[in-house]
Amino acid sequence: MKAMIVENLSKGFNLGKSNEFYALKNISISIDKGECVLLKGPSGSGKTTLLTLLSCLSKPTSGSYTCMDVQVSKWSEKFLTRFRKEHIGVIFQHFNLITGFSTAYNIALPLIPLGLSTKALDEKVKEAAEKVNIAHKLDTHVDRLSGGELQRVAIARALISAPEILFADEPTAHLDSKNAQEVLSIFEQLKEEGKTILITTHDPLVEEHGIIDRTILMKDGVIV
Ligand SMILES: Nc1ncnc2c1ncn2[C@@H]1O[C@H](COP(=O)(O)OP(=O)(O)OP(=O)(O)O)[C@@H](O)[C@H]1O
Repeated sequence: MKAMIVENLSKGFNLGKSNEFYALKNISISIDKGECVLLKGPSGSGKTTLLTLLSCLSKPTSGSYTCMDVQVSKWSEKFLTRFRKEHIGVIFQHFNLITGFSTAYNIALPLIPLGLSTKALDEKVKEAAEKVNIAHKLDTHVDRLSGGELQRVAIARALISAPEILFADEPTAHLDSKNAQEVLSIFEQLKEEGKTILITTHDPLVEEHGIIDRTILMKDGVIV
């Protein structure tokens, strides 16, 4: 069973202008459900652009993208947002947490529009926080957390909607090796639960880790 099928996908910026640039050129890949794939390549090769498209945060200029058996590339932005909330968790390179707010609030964010009861929301936040060993800091403002703790909050926020697919952009980039190992153990557990995981990284620790099933290498917007 495929989680993602990408056919001839291209993404261009500044189309029709003198600085028109294609960050992705006719990419075709498929990723199985439950697979953990590493996306690797030099800076500027298009990894983040591809991850942004696959996580339905942007639309391709051309080509087709089928995610969880739905051809999402045909759909409107509004549908993509709903689809993303139901199926996809994204762990951003710079965490994208909201400073001045607690760990609990940051983890709860994706569910706030659903209008759950406080009790139901608290339970889900606690469950996600426990998975990544951050439940003891739920009342702490994120401004006071360490880099490793911030990364775990970002993972908990991505997990709270119980997504089938997780995208992580350089998840160990700001961590020392102990914290990086801890993050990789979390991914290992998520893989055992059957989640499909796509990670971009330059970190040899991730590349050499047993969870990686396959590496996709990119260069200048194409897969090599
Ligand atoms: N919004 C944009 N407008 C114009 N060009 C862009 C835009 N976003 C990305 N690019 C260009 O697309 C290319 C690929 O960028 P991308 O961020 O996907 O690379 P990357 O492989 O993730 O790099 P890094 O490892 O440094 O994060 C780069 O040349 C970048 O300048």
